[in-house]
Amino acid sequence: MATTDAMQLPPKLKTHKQYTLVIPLDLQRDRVLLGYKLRGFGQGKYNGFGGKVEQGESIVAAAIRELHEESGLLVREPDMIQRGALLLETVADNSSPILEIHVFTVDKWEGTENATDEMHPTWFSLSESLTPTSATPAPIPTPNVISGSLPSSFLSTPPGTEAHDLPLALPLQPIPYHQMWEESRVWLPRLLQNLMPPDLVPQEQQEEQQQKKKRYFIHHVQFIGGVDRDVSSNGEYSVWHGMGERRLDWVDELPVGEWDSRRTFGRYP
Ligand SMILES: Nc1[nH]c(=O)nc2c1ncn2[C@H]1C[C@H](O)[C@@H](COP(=O)(O)OP(=O)(O)OP(=O)(O)O)O1
Repeated sequence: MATTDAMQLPPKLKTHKQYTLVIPLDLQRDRVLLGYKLRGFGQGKYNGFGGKVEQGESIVAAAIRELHEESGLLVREPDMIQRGALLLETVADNSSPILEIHVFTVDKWEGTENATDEMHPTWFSLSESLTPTSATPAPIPTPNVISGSLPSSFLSTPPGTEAHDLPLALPLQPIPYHQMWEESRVWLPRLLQNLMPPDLVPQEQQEEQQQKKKRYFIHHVQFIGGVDRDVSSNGEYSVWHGMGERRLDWVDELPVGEWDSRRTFGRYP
């Protein structure tokens, strides 16, 4: 389907499928935890921790459950901070639901990060990740090398030791945006910039940061081809590959629930 045709599709009602995505932040040590997905949806990518909201479950309860299942970290409900939502829509057909992904950050938890057979947690530098630059690719963990000779950022915490008690052997890498879902390169650096003291935000982004005093972001993206492929040239990523119309807004209230089956494309605040 040509791009221009996709843009001219009339508004349509679609069902929504709810997911969660949690990003643990260790502000004191300037680091952010992502997981490398070893199996299932998103296999081979780094991402926050999350999954489907089950029937009868609240969004925040699902976020806590998925974070615990995939990383071992346990967070109390009052410590969950919702930051925004992604609305991901394929225009390849009229029947696929819009993925409504609720994004949280946490900075307090119990337990230490553990690899599971689904996700391999890895710390990245927070302040080095405020813009999506082409970094050295992050190592790719596989289930059979998890306990092998991996870089120190992959080593699991010795039993009885809290992760924050350990010295950091190597400087942490920036987030490997090119090894994440494509649209993460847009919303995630902006979210992180919003959380940082202004003097750490790159000069060119400071004005934008000043304008974003709203509480939540909504990132609505249409995927035209549905293909997520990395395109890089001269160190620049083509962030829009596979994406169609997209919009990132900062809002004071997330219209949770109201979206479900009733929102038409392009009409949310
Ligand atoms: N384009 C995208 N951008 C993004 O940032 N996160 C995405 C994404 N598409 C999916 N995700 C996230 C949402 C959610 O956290 C995860 C997908 O969840 P899963 O399918 O793994 O759910 P479950 O863990 O419930 O599934 P099962 O493994 O079948 O139990 O990937």
